[in-house]
Amino acid sequence: MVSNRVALPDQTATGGLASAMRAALQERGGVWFGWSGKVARQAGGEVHRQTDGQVEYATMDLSRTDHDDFYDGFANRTLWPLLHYRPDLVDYDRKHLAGYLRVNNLFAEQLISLIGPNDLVWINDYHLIPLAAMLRERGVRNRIGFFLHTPLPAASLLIALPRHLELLETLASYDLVGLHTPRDQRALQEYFLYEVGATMRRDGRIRTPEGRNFRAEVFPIGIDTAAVAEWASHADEHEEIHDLRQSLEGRALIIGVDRLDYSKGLPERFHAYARLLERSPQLHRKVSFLQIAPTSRGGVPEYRQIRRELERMAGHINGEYAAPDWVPIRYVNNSYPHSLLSGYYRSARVGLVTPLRDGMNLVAKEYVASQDPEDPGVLVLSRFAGAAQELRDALLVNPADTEEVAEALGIALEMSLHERRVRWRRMMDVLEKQDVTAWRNAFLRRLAE
Ligand SMILES: O=P(O)(O)OC[C@H]1O[C@H](O[C@H]2O[C@H](CO)[C@@H](O)[C@H](O)[C@H]2O)[C@H](O)[C@@H](O)[C@@H]1O
Ligand SMILES: O=c1ccn([C@@H]2O[C@H](COP(=O)(O)OP(=O)(O)O)[C@@H](O)[C@H]2O)c(=O)[nH]1
Repeated sequence: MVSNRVALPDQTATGGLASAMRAALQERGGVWFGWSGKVARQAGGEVHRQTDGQVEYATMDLSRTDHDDFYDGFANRTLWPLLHYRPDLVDYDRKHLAGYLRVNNLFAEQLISLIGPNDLVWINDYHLIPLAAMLRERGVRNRIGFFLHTPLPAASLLIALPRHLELLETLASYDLVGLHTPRDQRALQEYFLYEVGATMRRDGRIRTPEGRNFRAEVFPIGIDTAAVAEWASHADEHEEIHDLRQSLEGRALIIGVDRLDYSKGLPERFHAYARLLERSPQLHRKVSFLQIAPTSRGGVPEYRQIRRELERMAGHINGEYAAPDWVPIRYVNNSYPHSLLSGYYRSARVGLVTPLRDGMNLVAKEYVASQDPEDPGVLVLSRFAGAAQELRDALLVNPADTEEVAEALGIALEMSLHERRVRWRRMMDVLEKQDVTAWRNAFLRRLAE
């Protein structure tokens, strides 16, 4: 398994990819290779190894220049905004593209010694698109799969990527490309048909003009549903959960949990909550909104900017509505382990998950899996999260439509116990069936075929 982000055994896995990989690898075992999360003083590339249960971790530091050009640069200032439908934020610095290719080459060099003759190689996410092509150049003949954890926009937007053809056609070096939703799959097929000049074969594979064949299929990622439900059922044992519940004094809690990222729609969410307070004075002092938003990608200016904006907004809304004994928004930048988060989710009457675009969004799934079956809360979910394709019994909203989100919050807070139970059961059925183990098995089975 290869990904830029690796959650080492003693780390909180903030970010869906790391949470899911950890769950997917724990049971089956394997080698997990990627960035250590550290920036080395000297040139990067030194590999550190450690073992935990059946998982062997092999991680590599990056030099300052590599980190800045590859991670902060091309991955998170060029690819990330484009993949999240923000061409206005795309950075065109050629130095960043060179750094991206340089670090992918470094990954290829280090990875090669870890690959055994019969291994399946599973590479993850937009940081590492050209990695299979670089491994193939070095003679690797193993099955190699790729999973894209973000959305994939239509070809008409993808062509805004600098040197898009050169980069995206390397996807054909994989045997299997996995995506979260049928919409992403269609976008990939369309790009290959119209930009690369590929054809669709009868067996569903895409054939490039050079004669390479590969599959692009849908595998919606899941969570470890049983583990999340189990942690949540022990919520009472944590002092922190007890403290939160006591501090609510009977008020209904609305919860949001997101990396501090402009794709998560946080300013829009704060506006919608303010609109709810404006149009429903009867809710004043009866409701509290907890937004957990750990800082993310702090080296990228757009992320620092969103942090400033939210601090201002939280201050403004609290200034307008707070009373001596009531704070409408609790805004927290810390991150919390899953065992605790599931207790926070269970304490909340409403889970508010409103990204402007999101590959999947595991928080939406974790919120549902954490609920008390006897008295479950309601999920308000953006139509633009991959999770909306499966969680049809959430209250689905357009996150940019302030009025619609405020209205959904009002409906969620008043929903009858009967309706909450019916909706929750249907969503839980999906999460139990399509959990992270099913996702991993389906992808690996297909890759091995
Ligand atoms: O590694 P970071 O830069 O700290 O960012 C965290 C991760 O963010 C993105 O996660 C995506 O993967 C999730 C699991 O499939 C999905 O639910 C979510 O919608 C995506 O945003 C990113 O794609 C990962 O590479 C990052 O590790
Ligand atoms: O304080 C926190 C905040 C988030 N997360 C985890 O980070 C992941 C976020 O994944 P998601 O797919 O929702 O979005 P991403 O951050 O990957 O874009 C989820 O598993 C969360 O439980 C966490 O462990 N601690």
